[in-house]
Amino acid sequence: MDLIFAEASPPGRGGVSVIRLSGAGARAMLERFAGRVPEPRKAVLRLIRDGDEQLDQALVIWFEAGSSFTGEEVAELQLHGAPVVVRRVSAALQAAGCRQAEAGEFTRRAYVNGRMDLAAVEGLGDLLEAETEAQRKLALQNASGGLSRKVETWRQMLIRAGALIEVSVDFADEDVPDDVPNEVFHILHQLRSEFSGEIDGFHAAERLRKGFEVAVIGPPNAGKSSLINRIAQREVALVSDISGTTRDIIELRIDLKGLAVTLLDTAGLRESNDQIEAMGVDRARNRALTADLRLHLSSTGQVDDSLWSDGDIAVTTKADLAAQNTGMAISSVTGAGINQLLDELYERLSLRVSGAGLVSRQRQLSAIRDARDTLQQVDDLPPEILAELIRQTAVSLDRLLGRIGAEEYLDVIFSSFCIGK
Ligand SMILES: Nc1nc2c(ncn2[C@@H]2O[C@H](COP(=O)(O)OP(=O)(O)OP(=O)(O)O)[C@@H](O)[C@H]2O)c(=O)[nH]1
Ligand SMILES: [K+]
Ligand SMILES: [Mg+2]
Repeated sequence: MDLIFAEASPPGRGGVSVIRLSGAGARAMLERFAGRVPEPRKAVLRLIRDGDEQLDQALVIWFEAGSSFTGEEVAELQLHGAPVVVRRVSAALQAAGCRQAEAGEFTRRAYVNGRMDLAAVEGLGDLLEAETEAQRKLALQNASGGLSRKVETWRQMLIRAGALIEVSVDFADEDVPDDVPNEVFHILHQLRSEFSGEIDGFHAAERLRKGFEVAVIGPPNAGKSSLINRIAQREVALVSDISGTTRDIIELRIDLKGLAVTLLDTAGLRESNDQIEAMGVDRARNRALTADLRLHLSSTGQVDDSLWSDGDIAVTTKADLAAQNTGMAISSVTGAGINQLLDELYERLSLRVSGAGLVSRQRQLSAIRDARDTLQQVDDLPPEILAELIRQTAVSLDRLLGRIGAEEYLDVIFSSFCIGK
């Protein structure tokens, strides 16, 4: 593959800017600009020159083909972190025949060269986008091969089951039914239950990865927007004493003790002759129904039963105006009760991620579901059929890791990466 380069650090001013090169010819390019090629994986300080002109002084690292991120020859230049330096060095590399990499192209090469499977690539993509602790942990597990190792264990179990069947078949006498060893059924049952476990943990893992949606709902003037602003500590939404101030849904993304949560400010729920307000109320209802949890706000403690679900929280607002308060009461003016509300919300959401597995994408889920369905009914089946089911299960696992059937996902996955990764 041709020689590509890109700035691997974020564009802009900083301590260091990293330019990475990958592909056949990276070694020659390094020699040309930095002189003698250092020992692999040893950072050395070199002058970067373009002919007679000195471009920068940089730490240079050399990785041999087969032991780099992409699997190809890779060179890294840690330049002084000024955009003008990066521009100058990039121009020199381009003039020397290197091509500017596309988004995700380094990772794509790592995948194509078998350095990473698709599950690890997806984990890496999630890691680069992670905003909270819970997202970082899940993503890092997958980026560092957590799901891949699990699948490898499953594959070994399938191989063993297949081998046990093979030795049990008596090819000499085709009329006598062969006994399939019990261990085969034992392995297949265990696999099925492990697949089911991952499927059961999908919803939680997906929530960890994408975050939760929590709708703040209630009648007009309940104080919904005021709560959102108080949590955001800035004026995210308009607040006024006019009923029907909020129309569109306003999203506020927060890090709730490590959980990614999007709070939705919504239009006050009421019948309205104002066409625009009515559209807002429709949106509010629809989003409230699809949200993971609802905070039902009102100054009287009333809730809208048609939107109530288990796990929702009823919140009495404007506690500063009431003589006494019961239940979950908050004031967006004084801040009273808001930390308790967020603690309660965290408790409820964290319960829902407790069983999270490693499978956190629809693509992965569909593959593992197929694997589980293939092994749904294995008891009393003859060896030839069992052998075929084992083969099909292995195919589903290959799909899970992107060893086959990945083509349609590749462009989507890699285009979401940044340039330089
Ligand atoms: N005293 C007091 N007033 C509050 C409190 N929260 C909100 N308000 C007032 O109540 C009025 C309505 O507040 P909003 O936050 O706009 O209410 P909302 O539920 O978003 O209203 P809509 O968007 O119209 O549905 C405003 O005048 C706020 O200043 C509170 O905790 N205490
Ligand atoms: K209002
Ligand atoms: Mg509002």
